[in-house]
Amino acid sequence: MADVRVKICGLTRPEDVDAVAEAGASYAGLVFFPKSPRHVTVAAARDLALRAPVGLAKVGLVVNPSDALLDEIIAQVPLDMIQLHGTEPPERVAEVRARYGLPVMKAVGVAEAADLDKLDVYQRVADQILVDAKPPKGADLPGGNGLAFDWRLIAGRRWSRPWMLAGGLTPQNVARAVAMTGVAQVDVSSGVERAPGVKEAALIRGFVSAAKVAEAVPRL
Ligand SMILES: O=C(O)c1ccccc1NCC(=O)[C@H](O)[C@H](O)COP(=O)(O)O
Repeated sequence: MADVRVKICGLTRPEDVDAVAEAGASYAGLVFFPKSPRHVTVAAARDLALRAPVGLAKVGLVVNPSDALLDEIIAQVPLDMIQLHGTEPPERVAEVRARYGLPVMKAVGVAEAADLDKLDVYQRVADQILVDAKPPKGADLPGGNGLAFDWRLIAGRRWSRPWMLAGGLTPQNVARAVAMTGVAQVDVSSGVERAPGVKEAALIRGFVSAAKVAEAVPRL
């Protein structure tokens, strides 16, 4: 079985890109959301994306973006994927996908079984699905809150599109998350930071190696 693929989200500094590449992650996430401690300007994102080696996919994360914002990002930043992390309806996901010709990953927040219906809807229009923890009511950020949901809700569930698990993952719990859910891709942000928005290379290394070892754990 192939290694679990890892996305490290919310890179802000050149050394973060180097650490993510050296650790063997597959995706590097760049957050375009001004309220986030991980927000990067389009110019900074361009420099970070250009620094990424071949084989490290650059994912641009946006929240209910306008076409104008996406036009600017796509024109300046060499991205491999767009991550929609707001309340974009399925029609908007399809529109973004068609307009930019890039794969689109749609994030869906999960807190209870009823939230899983949305995954079935979005798998019809998105290239990938990000199964993330639903943010707490009143949270400033729609993601990147360091909170996990109950992984038993999705144990054994499969979707027709590639999917990724996120929410409160850390170097300590990622192997258990993989073993419980059978997921082949994981995404982390705050679990590899020493402060909000500041990634820690040792934690990135620890997370990626724990995720890759997890692949050997028998799936439940
Ligand atoms: O990370 C952010 O600041 C952020 C801001 C706005 C929307 C989404 C955001 N992050 C989404 C991600 O892709 C995170 O990696 C994912 O939610 C997991 O976060 P964490 O629980 O901190 O590992």
